[in-house]
Amino acid sequence: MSLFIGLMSGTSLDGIDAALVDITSEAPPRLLATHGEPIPPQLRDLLWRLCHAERIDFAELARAEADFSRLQARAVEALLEARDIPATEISAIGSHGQTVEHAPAGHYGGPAYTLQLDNPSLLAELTGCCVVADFRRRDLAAGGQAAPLAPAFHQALFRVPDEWRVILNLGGFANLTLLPPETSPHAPLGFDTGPANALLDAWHARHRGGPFDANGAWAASGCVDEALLERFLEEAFFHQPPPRSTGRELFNLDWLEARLSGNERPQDVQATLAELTAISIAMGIEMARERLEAPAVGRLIPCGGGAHNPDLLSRLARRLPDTPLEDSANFGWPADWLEAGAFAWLAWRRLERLPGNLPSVTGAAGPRILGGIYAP
Ligand SMILES: Nc1ncnc2c1ncn2[C@@H]1O[C@H](COP(=O)(O)OP(=O)(O)OP(=O)(O)O)[C@@H](O)[C@H]1O
Ligand SMILES: CC(=O)N[C@H]1[C@@H]2OC[C@@H](O2)[C@@H](O)[C@@H]1O[C@H](C)C(=O)O
Repeated sequence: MSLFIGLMSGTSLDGIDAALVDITSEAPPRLLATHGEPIPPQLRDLLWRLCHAERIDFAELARAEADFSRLQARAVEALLEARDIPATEISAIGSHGQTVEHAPAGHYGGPAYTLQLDNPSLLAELTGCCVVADFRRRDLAAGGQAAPLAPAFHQALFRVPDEWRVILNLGGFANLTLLPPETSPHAPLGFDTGPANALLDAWHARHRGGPFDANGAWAASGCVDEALLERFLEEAFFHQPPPRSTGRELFNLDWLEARLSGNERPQDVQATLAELTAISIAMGIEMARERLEAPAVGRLIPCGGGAHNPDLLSRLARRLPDTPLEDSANFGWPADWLEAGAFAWLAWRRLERLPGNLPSVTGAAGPRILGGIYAP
């Protein structure tokens, strides 16, 4: 057995996901244990502020980074304690860090950058484990988008000899991976399709409070506003060919409000946002299939928090009537743990000196070994 821990906290800022994974070159990665460490409200507010700050106070930045790393260490501790595993048995922790800004095309003509708040030195010190971190910037340096990175892991887990598959992450933003069968000469294609829970959560918080629209019940109570949907879909991002990735820098409440007439009922806006998520995913799948000249998709495997939203899934099923949906748990990977698993796997790739990116996905000049190593 060769044990790795993956740590991911996504754009929803809800918590740190920790996954203990057995990884060798002989078999697909096996999920052994999981732990979710909620981000306390104070830290969440601070991170949220940093994500939207026009000016950064370095002391505040350092505090956020240290608090975040301490919370990561607590997640690791809880995971190891539950399984009674000493830290010395962990080959490495893969730490994604907290994305505070993602601008792969630069802002206002400035240089391209992607910024993950992280203190891998402190995490190594606190846990006594080897830490691998800073996964995205090497891909960016090689001309790539630095995201999404999960498609290479999806390939390791889900690629089969005889079926075209789509793996769909429904996080704050949605990203898909189109996996050709092993017999195909094509490399996988993957990209962000647009907003998923980020706008649903924000609009729900504004009108109803609370972290999210449980089971999409509020969205289901509204009607899709076709004129508004059309205005949403005018956004150039939805029509941009891959490689492409996105985030809150584009899709935020300001973006939404700029498209409202002011006469909409709030629940209809929520329904329309959910429909936008479904339609932009369906458009993305069509775009990917055209590119790879793929036949019908044999199976779509949803993951991420949105996989728990029945309203979103039924909208997706209506937009993709010929594509069967299958629960990722049937493959040993429940929907909430794939992203953390991806960073455990990327840490393993780093130690093995194997590339972690897929140039066919990110658009980088070539395969690159991702991340830096912080010794225990
Ligand atoms: N039962 C549910 N009903 C509706 N939505 C849900 C449910 N459970 C989770 N979610 C949604 O999932 C979100 C969290 O998803 P997830 O943890 O995958 O996001 P993330 O990893 O932060 O995002 P990203 O992948 O973009 O970085 C919540 O904010 C919520 O919108
Ligand atoms: C820059 C960044 O943190 N991007 C995230 C985000 O969340 C979903 C989508 O946007 C994806 O591009 C990515 O995360 C996953 C783990 C990825 O890189 O595959």
